[in-house]
Amino acid sequence: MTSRDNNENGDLAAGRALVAAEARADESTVEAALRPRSLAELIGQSRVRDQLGLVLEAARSRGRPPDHVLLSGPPGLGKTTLAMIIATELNAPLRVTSGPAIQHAGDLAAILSSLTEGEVLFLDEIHRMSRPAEEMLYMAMEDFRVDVVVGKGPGATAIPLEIPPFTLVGATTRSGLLPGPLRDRFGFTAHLEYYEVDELEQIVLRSAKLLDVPVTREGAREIASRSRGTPRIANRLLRRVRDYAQVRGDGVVRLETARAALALYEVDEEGLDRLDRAVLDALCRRFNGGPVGLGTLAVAVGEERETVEEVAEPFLVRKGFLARTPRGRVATQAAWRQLGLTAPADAAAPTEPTLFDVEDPDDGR
Ligand SMILES: Nc1ncnc2c1ncn2[C@@H]1O[C@H](COP(=O)(O)OP(=O)(O)OP(=O)(O)O)[C@@H](O)[C@H]1O
Repeated sequence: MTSRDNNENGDLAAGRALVAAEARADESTVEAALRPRSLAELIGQSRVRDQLGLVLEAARSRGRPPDHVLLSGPPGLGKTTLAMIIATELNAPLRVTSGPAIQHAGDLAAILSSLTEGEVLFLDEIHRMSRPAEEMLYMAMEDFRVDVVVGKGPGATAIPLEIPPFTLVGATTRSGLLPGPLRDRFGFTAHLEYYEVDELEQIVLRSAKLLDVPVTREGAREIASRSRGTPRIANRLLRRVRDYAQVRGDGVVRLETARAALALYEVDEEGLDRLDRAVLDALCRRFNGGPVGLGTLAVAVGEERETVEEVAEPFLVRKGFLARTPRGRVATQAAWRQLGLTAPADAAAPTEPTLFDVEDPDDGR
């Protein structure tokens, strides 16, 4: 048997396992099963792949853990996937936690002190960690040591605790919110970019094969072009179009099936979904194009401000529909056109994307 046969048999077995898993599992299990498991399997992000590949290979040849890695970028572009790949490529165990789960320095001390040598610690949403935990993390990252404070008041003492060398992989959708000292302690920072349609098409074809869904190239491309540059969305849309194809079609994901299904799920040709359109609609119709503060905009669409800021906005900015200015969010001429409305004469021209670090005038934090 050739290695190719082996691969194909492996793919088939994985596909069957996945279909069975999907029958009983929720979407997150399926999503996890669709993750690429090695840098070679990863589609797109070629610059990050090359740079990270070098960092990992050098560390392997030295027999030492690599520098700490910071991954930033909008949700669903593959930060968790990359953290898992880093551990796999290093043949190291992976520990997963997140910023909101670490509210006290003691929570972090407990995790750090139980790490084994070379372990990869994935800290998702690192920007949401508490300040005392963050300060403890500085020392752990640099000196592989933390001071655990025992007792309170004048009698409190700091007990130094050695930590085995480990690699921190931090992930954030908001790298601008990380304090400088924390950012500086990462030896390698990768900013994940939105994916091109060609890359998403490959991702859809790969996922369809794993899910055992028959799909034509045109069908895959249609899904890819409406996926907001985001693999997680591409995989989700594929599953919805697959449902439609099964119930109302012949089971094959074709161009026409994809178009009909995505119309049903209210995903337009630009990939804008209901939330995106609600944001643009509020901005244009209720606030006459802005500027309007993020908090006010979030209330107007009935969503958390983080959801608007981290999920809808980056894509709208990238598409040139929304501009983030120091006075607030502004609809561009393209946004008015997208809604079929006439733009006022002073509507903003699309600007260079400024995804992060823009002050918000009604920011209550
Ligand atoms: N480069 C890629 N090639 C193929 N599939 C990918 C790629 N990147 C991500 N995916 C798929 O997209 C899904 C989401 O990826 P992942 O969970 O890693 O994103 P994330 O950036 O960590 O998102 P979040 O920040 O919201 O947790 C995964 O199921 C994975 O299958």
